[in-house]
Amino acid sequence: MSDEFGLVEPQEGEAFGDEWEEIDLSDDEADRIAKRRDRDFDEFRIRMKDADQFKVEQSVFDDATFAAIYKLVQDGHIDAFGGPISTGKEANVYEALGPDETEVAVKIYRINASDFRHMRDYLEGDPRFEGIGHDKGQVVRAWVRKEFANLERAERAGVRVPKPISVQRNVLVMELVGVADDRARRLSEVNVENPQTAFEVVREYMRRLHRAGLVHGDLSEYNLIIHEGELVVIDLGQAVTIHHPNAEEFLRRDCHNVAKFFQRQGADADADSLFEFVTADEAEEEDEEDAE
Ligand SMILES: Nc1ncnc2c1ncn2[C@@H]1O[C@H](COP(=O)(O)OP(=O)(O)OP(=O)(O)O)[C@@H](O)[C@H]1O
Repeated sequence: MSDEFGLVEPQEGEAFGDEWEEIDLSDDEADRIAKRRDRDFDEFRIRMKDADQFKVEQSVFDDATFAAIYKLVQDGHIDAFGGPISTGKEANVYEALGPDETEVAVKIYRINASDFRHMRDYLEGDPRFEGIGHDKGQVVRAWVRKEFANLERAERAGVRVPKPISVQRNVLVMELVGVADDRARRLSEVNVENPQTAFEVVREYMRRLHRAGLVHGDLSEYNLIIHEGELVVIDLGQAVTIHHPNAEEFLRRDCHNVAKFFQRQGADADADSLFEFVTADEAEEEDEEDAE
């Protein structure tokens, strides 16, 4: 592993040790907040449930989710909610105001809507999640913490991702890419002006991610967003470590999807060479550079 991008050796259990206990609201604590007939919490929950952007969702967010949002507000990570950016199958993403008027994105997983078996396939075989139980809520919460840990690791590796800010249970707060009025678009929604350069950037990010011990696992034009010429990799919930038994298969699929998209845009991209590039041994690559 090189220090070039400040990469870290993937370590078993990394970012999933005791420190998580401190930042993640425990079941007991969430229950206490939700059950406690605390006037402040009740008012907060009613206010949230009455807010326009939550009206449609009010049946799907349980009290524990409101308790998690409440904790994020108390901890100063969220000041006010804006509208939804995306309402997906498993999670909704909202824009919100963070401290000092900064805009943040809040991704809320709906525990009941989550495809829990699909999540387990990705969690099983990841050394960070050994011993994860079968409890649905526990699996979804582990998934969200994994997304947060993956964002942190990707960021340290020099991959442009939304900066992770905080996580509580099924709620993840991160940097909002773009601004509320001028939101980042998915690559699938725009005309890529310089596809070859964009492909080379994505290729480099895939390599850095791999060298940091991660495979995205769902990379395509739908999980790459662009804002003011900057490409950002999103949706790292399913990203697995390279130790995962299906890591190679996931990486080959990512290479196939990315190469196919950029080929259509006119770039010189090919899935097999992309795979070679991403997995190239660093020492060999340095030797080649020295020989040139
Ligand atoms: N940090 C962010 N900044 C700006 N926009 C974001 C951010 N995160 C997500 N989005 C927007 O929300 C959409 C959904 O985000 P994401 O892919 O993480 O959620 P998802 O529930 O897995 O979505 P899907 O089910 O569509 O795959 C993205 O396509 C993007 O448009």
